[in-house]
Amino acid sequence: MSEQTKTSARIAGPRESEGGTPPVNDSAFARWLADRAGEVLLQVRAETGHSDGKALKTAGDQAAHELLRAELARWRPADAVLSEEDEESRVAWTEGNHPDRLGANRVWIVDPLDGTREFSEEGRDDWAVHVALWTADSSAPARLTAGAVAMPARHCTLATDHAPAYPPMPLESATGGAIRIAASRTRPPAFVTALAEEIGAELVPMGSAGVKIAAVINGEADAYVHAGGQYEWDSAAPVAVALATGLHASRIDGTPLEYNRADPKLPDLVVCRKDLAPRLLAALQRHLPSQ
Ligand SMILES: Nc1ncnc2c1ncn2[C@@H]1O[C@H](COP(=O)(O)O)[C@@H](OP(=O)(O)O)[C@H]1O
Ligand SMILES: [Mg+2]
Repeated sequence: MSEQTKTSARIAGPRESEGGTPPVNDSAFARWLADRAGEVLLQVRAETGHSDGKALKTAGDQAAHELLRAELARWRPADAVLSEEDEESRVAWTEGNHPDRLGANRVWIVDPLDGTREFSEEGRDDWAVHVALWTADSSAPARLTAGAVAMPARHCTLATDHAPAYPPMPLESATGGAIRIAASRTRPPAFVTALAEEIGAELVPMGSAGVKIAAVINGEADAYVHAGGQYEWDSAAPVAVALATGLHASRIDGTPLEYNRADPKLPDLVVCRKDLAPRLLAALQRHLPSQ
């Protein structure tokens, strides 16, 4: 197992949590935080069991959310947070509604449990914790500056503190076989089957946006294509790692992915190796859902 794929147990063990001091560096902090929430989720899964899937989803969402909220308030008190589980931060900007994050320079965009459905299904390991940092300052355009995707059931965390190496071409596509496109198990975009047929690709269904982007980063898939609905927290952390790795990440029409927007909806994206991007974007252009 390579250095970047180990969990950060070496940085902070589960029992260090109460009094341990997390790393000062934001990327290392993101990894530390995602791993802490991952430990909590493994514990919830073990203690709650799978007999009531809905109860397990709720318990997991809540426990991971509580941990992220408390640790961000403790260690990054001046920063704003956009979280799937924090209704106040999620609301879109409206006349009477101005979430703190919209005036902030540093915003943590977190998904306490991505792939909630898979978390509740016994034996599945395709679920993740996402922790990303978005920053805006006068020296550079607003962007994702740190990110961590913990995949606790795989004992694997990818983060920007040790950005993974640029992925190799999967053996299948490197030897002239089909391109592998990771897509949602339960809500794949309507056009993705036709797109795959057109470019001779094979669809690889799996849960969690973070896990699918990790599959591209690890060279297990050539691309991840999604459309039809998603939010900033579903992609911010894995996109931060993918970009740090040198991969292509954009909306399916090729425009940049933008975060900490007034409306946190970010309904589509494509992540792939740079060599594949022109071909995939050209094919996507022919399949774009009508606006
Ligand atoms: N059409 C859609 N509308 C809203 N969210 C969607 C969506 N399709 C996928 N997502 C969200 O994107 C994440 C990955 O989905 P999938 O596993 O199907 O690929 C999940 O996040 P959560 O598990 O955090 O809710 C899921 O809810
Ligand atoms: Mg999610």
